[in-house]
Amino acid sequence: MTDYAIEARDVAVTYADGTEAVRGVDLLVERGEFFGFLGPNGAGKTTMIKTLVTLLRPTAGTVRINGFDALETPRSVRATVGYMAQETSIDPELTARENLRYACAAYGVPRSERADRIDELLDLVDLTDVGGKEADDFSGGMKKRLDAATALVHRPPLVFLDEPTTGLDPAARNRLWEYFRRINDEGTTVFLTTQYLEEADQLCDRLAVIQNGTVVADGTPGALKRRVGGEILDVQLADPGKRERAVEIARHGDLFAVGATVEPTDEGVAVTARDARTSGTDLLVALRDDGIGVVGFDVRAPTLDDVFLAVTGDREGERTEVDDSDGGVPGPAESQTVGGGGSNGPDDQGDSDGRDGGRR
Ligand SMILES: Nc1ncnc2c1ncn2[C@@H]1O[C@H](COP(=O)(O)OP(=O)(O)OP(=O)(O)O)[C@@H](O)[C@H]1O
Repeated sequence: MTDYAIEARDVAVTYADGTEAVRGVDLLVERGEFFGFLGPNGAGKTTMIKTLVTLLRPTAGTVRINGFDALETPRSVRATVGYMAQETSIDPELTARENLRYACAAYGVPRSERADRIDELLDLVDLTDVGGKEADDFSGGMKKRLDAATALVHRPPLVFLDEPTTGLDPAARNRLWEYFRRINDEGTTVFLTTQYLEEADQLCDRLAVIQNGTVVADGTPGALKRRVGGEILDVQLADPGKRERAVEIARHGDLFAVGATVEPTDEGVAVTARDARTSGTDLLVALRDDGIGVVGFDVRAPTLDDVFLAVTGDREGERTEVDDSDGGVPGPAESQTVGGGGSNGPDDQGDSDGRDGGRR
């Protein structure tokens, strides 16, 4: 038996209209891992998930899930995965308990086990007290928790969560993170797509970044952040109008180590460099000597935002390297999310090959 929960090799998915949504993706996810799949809107995340759960057939490549070949034994794959889609699958007119009962029936959970399973899942997502209430009365966060629970009724060893926290407030999001951690702690492999980089940072053992259908980076959050190549110095200018001059000084003043990158920000200038901390004061002095006022500065470790900008090349036009670089990357991002938020909820076109198991 393979050690991998997900073993996807050279997977390509081209839609009927010719859109090449996924192009040659390799993914190896070990059993028990919490794996994150990041990318901007339209990068191919949902297409990849749908391929992994056998809702779409790959145009090329091979997919094995929990040791089962997705093309040859799709039913076995479906029996061993849970899928929380972007669109809710719960029926608002049913109670939480009824929704879970429906899901148990759809997934073929033996009748004798259903009551216990439902109690267990309501407890897992803290909905026991409201199990008899209609889902329509639930908050967005409670609905998502119920959604997550319905994906788990058949105790799948692997669960796919497609942007499970999009649109939730931070408190509700935090709460869901707790449940996802709990699920993973109990041994379930989790494959999560998200637009929230902090979410990936908090939860994932390992992640991959996809852009235009291709994986452009993968590794642990720590390793990806180290790839950014140093720390980031943010300098806020008294007059942001002088930022072009400040950028020029930072770039050409011979202040930072080889590989440093400099970019303008809304408030001034940001430098990513191995010696951002030690050489930062040289920049402040150089700016003062040039008559440029500084109202604040800050040296910080890279975040996944920085990684994301680096590997997807966002803000490409604003990025300039000081010198030949071994992994120089752009500086800080203001944004907490990848892409513009919201979901595109692509249609299940392609080959919905007669999935058993009801609504998922
Ligand atoms: N049914 C479809 N037919 C044709 N093209 C599609 C279809 N579904 C998605 N696409 C296209 O495939 C590409 C990848 O879409 P996908 O939904 O997989 O991206 P995503 O990373 O999940 O985006 P988001 O974060 O917005 O959900 C996009 O260009 C999208 O427009």
